[in-house]
Amino acid sequence: MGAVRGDTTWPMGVGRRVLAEVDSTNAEAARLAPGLSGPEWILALNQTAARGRRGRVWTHPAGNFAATLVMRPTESPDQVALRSFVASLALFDAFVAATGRSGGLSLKWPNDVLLNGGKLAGILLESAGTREGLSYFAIGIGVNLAQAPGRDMLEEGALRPVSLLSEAGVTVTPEEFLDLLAPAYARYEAKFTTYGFAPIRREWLARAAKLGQTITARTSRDAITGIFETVDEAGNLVLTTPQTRHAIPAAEVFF
Ligand SMILES: O=C(O)CCCC[C@@H]1SC[C@@H]2NC(=O)N[C@@H]21
Repeated sequence: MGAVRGDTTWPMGVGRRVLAEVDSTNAEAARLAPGLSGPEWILALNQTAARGRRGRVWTHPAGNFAATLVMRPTESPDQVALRSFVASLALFDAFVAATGRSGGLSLKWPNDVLLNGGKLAGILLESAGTREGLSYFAIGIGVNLAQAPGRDMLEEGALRPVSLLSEAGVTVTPEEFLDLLAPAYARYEAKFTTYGFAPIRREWLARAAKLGQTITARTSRDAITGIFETVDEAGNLVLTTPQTRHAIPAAEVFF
């Protein structure tokens, strides 16, 4: 890693497990969850069956970052899910610490991190439980540190994948990146548990890609093209069209 380093103090009470290989760190999180006494980061140097959002395959070339933060939160599932914004902000800070600059970085709703307009990192949230409470919650994070996967598997209209190395010229190992990300996550987690979603939402919006511009949200039912107004207090994407204001809980966004 270059000369710039952020806070690498490992957060108290948080576990750290490094695996040479696993099928998927999210799958491992589900297996480990019942025996956990506190939150834990699971980092894998290789994954043989990594998964992406919406049932897609996630490719994991050598040198890229793949980790899952697994926890057993007690809040309502809706509240727990807002941690995807917490994780996005932590990723943003970890990239700033690794590269020494924030220029070119932005956050794409719901939880991608972009660098120079390309996709640098993605987040996959998984959980088990009921509406009353979750038995576990997993935040799976994939970062193209060293290599951007090929474009052959990409959905039409998807952003081009980019890597930290190609765009910023910075070499960071997965272990070094985890040591930046875990403290950053802990800082935002403390803010979230102390002050709620409001400051997280504000900080996320300050880094949002395409805010105030026209975007398209593709849901399981239809596609809505409108002005990206904001993200509301529940984490919904708010789009306005000449007819309506849409608050969208889940969608794929296209620019
Ligand atoms: O589709 C996306 O953008 C989300 C990708 C998430 C990939 C990460 S890699 C670590 C963790 N384990 C998995 O199987 N998936 C997530």
